[in-house]
Amino acid sequence: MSFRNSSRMAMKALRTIGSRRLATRNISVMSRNIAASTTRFAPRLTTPMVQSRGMRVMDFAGAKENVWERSDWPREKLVDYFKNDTLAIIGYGSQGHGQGLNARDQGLNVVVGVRKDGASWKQAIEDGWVPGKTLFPVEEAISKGTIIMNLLSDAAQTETWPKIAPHITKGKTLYFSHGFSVIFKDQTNIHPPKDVDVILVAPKGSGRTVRTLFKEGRGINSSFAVYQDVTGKAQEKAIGLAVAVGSGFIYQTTFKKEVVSDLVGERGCLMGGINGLFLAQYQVLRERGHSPAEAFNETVEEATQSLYPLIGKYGLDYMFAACSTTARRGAIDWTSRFYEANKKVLNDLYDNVENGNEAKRSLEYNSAPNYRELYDKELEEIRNLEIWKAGETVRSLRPEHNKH
Ligand SMILES: NC(=O)C1=CN([C@@H]2O[C@H](COP(=O)(O)OP(=O)(O)OC[C@H]3O[C@@H](n4cnc5c(N)ncnc54)[C@H](OP(=O)(O)O)[C@@H]3O)[C@@H](O)[C@H]2O)C=CC1
Ligand SMILES: CC(=O)[C@](C)(O)C(=O)O
Ligand SMILES: [Mg+2]
Ligand SMILES: [Mg+2]
Repeated sequence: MSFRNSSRMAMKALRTIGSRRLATRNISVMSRNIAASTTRFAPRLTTPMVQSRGMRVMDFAGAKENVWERSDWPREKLVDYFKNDTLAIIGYGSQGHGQGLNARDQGLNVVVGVRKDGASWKQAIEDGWVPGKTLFPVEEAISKGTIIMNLLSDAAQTETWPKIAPHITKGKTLYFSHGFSVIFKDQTNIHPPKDVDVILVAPKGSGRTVRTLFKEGRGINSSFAVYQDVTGKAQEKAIGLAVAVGSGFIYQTTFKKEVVSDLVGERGCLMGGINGLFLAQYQVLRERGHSPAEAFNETVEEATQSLYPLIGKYGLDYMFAACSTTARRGAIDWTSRFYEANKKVLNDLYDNVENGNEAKRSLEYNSAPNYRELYDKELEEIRNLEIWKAGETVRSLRPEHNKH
């Protein structure tokens, strides 16, 4: 396939997005970079268009969006702003752990509420939360808190709501890290009281990363949204809380947009899609006679250890430019085939998220009393797949494993 043909195919695919201007620019960037050397890709700083205290208006590829940053909330300001508040972190999974420890480390009053003697209760004690002082059963923690941060699993939020709701009294703030419970209220039955602020701060990453980035002195990107503003302070509070729990840059959204994009993202590129693509490629290589080590290296190891971090640092064009002309030629040519195949699946996925089917499935599955064991079984099956067994051996050869 000639470059001209492949460019035409990619252009056609991109045009279906509905932006001819964007497509033209993307393709011309692609072709320019084929000739470019990697030295051209020094990090570039985009200067904010408007610099006001607390908020910047940034130009994201032609769209203006507001961004808030943690440097506007130094620790003294945070502590002062929340001096009369107690943050009640309800649930201590991945997010409860990351957000709770970060807020505690920044000097805020934080208590944790989880069911007594469960896995989370034990984990919280290990992390230094003290029963009777900073660790309580759910309802007790809520009664002590002024800002109720509902970080139970989405299914558990539904299940526990009848018991939790009466404690969310006038003057308190109801906080989520997902738009799920409120947007799918026909299924969750979660109707927040009318006299409290209802806000969302959703870190765009795992709770584990929320913690590690904070400890590195950086911060995770988060979204915030206001669903109900009774005090007139809901937005300011949400941004302050986003910083308190470890966010670096904070983007504005709505509950609906957050939950839909989040459910699509995790089922698509972030988790489900990449799992499917890895498996499919590994399987084809194996069926065509390649060894497990070769198939794994060419599918996962090179992706995570070499090429994807380059995308993370400077963008896809940088990664392409850092690879051979042979690789670039083929990658650009094959993009449109993958694009077309995946776009269909992603549209189907979006429909199923938007119409509530995915929420229904998640609520049903995760309400089972043995949800943890069911997942353990599925994760065990994944761990035992040949691809990931081969991966274990590949990773065991890394130098850090040989240090004594
Ligand atoms: N995981 C992540 O990184 C991200 C999560 N989010 C959102 O943050 C929220 C929390 O998610 P996450 O941290 O993953 O937590 P999980 O989904 O892993 O939920 C774990 C918590 O829910 C509790 N729980 C489960 N079932 C029940 C029940 N029936 N009654 C009482 N407690 C129960 C568990 O307690 P026990 O140990 O006692 O079972 C545990 O404390 C969700 O809204 C999620 O969508 C947002 C961004 C990223
Ligand atoms: C980590 C995150 O943001 C996810 C993938 O959306 C989630 O865990 O729900
Ligand atoms: Mg997410
Ligand atoms: Mg999610």
